[in-house]
Amino acid sequence: MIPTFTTDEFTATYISKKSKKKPFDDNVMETVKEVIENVRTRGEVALKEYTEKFDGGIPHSWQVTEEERAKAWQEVPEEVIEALERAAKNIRNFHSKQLQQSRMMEMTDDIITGQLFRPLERVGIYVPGGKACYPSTVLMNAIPAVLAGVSEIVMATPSRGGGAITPILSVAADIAGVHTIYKMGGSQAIAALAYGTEQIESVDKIVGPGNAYVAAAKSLVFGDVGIDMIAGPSEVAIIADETADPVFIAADLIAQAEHDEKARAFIFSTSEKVLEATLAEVKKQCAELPRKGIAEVSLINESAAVKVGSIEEAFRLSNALAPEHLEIQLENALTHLSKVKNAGSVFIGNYTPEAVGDYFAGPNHTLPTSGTARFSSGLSVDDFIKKTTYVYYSEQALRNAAPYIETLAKEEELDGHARAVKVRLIQ
Ligand SMILES: NC(=O)c1ccc[n+]([C@@H]2O[C@H](COP(=O)([O-])OP(=O)(O)OC[C@H]3O[C@@H](n4cnc5c(N)ncnc54)[C@H](O)[C@@H]3O)[C@@H](O)[C@H]2O)c1
Ligand SMILES: N[C@H](CO)Cc1c[nH]c[nH+]1
Ligand SMILES: [Zn+2]
Repeated sequence: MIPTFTTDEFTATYISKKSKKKPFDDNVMETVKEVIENVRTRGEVALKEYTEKFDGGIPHSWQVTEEERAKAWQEVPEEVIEALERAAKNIRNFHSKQLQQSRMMEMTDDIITGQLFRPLERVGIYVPGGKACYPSTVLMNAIPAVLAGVSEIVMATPSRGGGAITPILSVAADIAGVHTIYKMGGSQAIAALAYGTEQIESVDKIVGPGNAYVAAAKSLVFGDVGIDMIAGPSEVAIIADETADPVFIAADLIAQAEHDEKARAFIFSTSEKVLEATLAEVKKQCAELPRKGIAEVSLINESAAVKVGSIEEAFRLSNALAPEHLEIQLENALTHLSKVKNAGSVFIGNYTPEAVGDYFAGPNHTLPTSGTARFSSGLSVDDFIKKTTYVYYSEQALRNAAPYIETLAKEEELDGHARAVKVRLIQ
């Protein structure tokens, strides 16, 4: 089911610049441009029109009420609440270590420089709700924002036909610390969060994954608000040697493939035997899955099995690919961690499936996709913090610095800059 590729074929198909796909096509962009412009200029009326058109009904009120949020707790089984709370504890613990204090870089009698760390004021979290329901995404996106000290965290998720949202999303929002939940989805929700409507106050930054419409909308509102990233389809790459278990590898490839028809699952192995057994195992395990339709499309069209000559070659391919998730299923797996240059998150050893990170271990599951791990990182507390620098110079410090500043200002032909120093030092 998964096609086999030589390393050259893999490079040409998935790594070369020419092979890069946009996360959305031109038709999606056209639709989304119109949605954004209409919601921006016509507010509430346009938000309602598009919600009716794309989600099949308008909710009675955008905001999930306190009563609805309380009722959701009665509807979610206790073991689900316990799993959410345990996951939240690990996510909180991991992200709390990312917090930094405002700091001074230099402090003498004459000069002080430093950085103020300040939380964003209003953040919007998008939680997908089209094909599936992701309470784990609520935790992953909201918990770092809460830890950063964001004053107002709102969440948007579509409700089918204008009805109630899935109760587990509401419970996850309570556990994570989300203040307000709006029943709205797709590009119209992103526009409403970015520009506000009569009933929805705009936010400073929008984070969270979504389908192509959501990704396109985030790319268009960027600049007017901050965004975390433009997420493409999910990916996993697995590096395996002869000590890896094909049953585990197959399960992990399928786990990623079941997200989306466009999800990508790659296996790079030094062992022909492991590769063959993995491919056979994928076929077998896929047949048992409820979401096998989605997984099969992704495994056939978007995935690859590659025989590599050495572990070094596997890491060269993986670093060039910069996968969202990388699994290292090698003997003494931990010792290979230093070979990783580009990857969103790494899962080490045969007993660390990506699913551990998706739900539970603590690191964030909102990660850079489509090779963007070459230059960006997964969601963290930093995404919700602004860093403002500050400077204090005494008169004497300015006197000492003046010749250098004036020289540089002259080179840039900015006499006003030079004068701003000079006028202070006339006497
Ligand atoms: N990277 C991650 O951390 C992560 C986590 C969870 C989900 N995901 C991804 O998020 C995506 C979720 O997608 P989804 O569709 O299930 O939910 P979604 O909420 O992102 O999208 C559903 C919305 O899309 C809009 N829409 C649908 N068809 C449209 C059309 N023809 N024109 C305009 N708007 C339209 C509707 O308003 C609908 O509410 C998946 O690709 C999934 O893999 C990623
Ligand atoms: N694997 C997804 C990110 O690529 C995250 C997720 C949510 N639920 C399950 N998995
Ligand atoms: Zn997943």
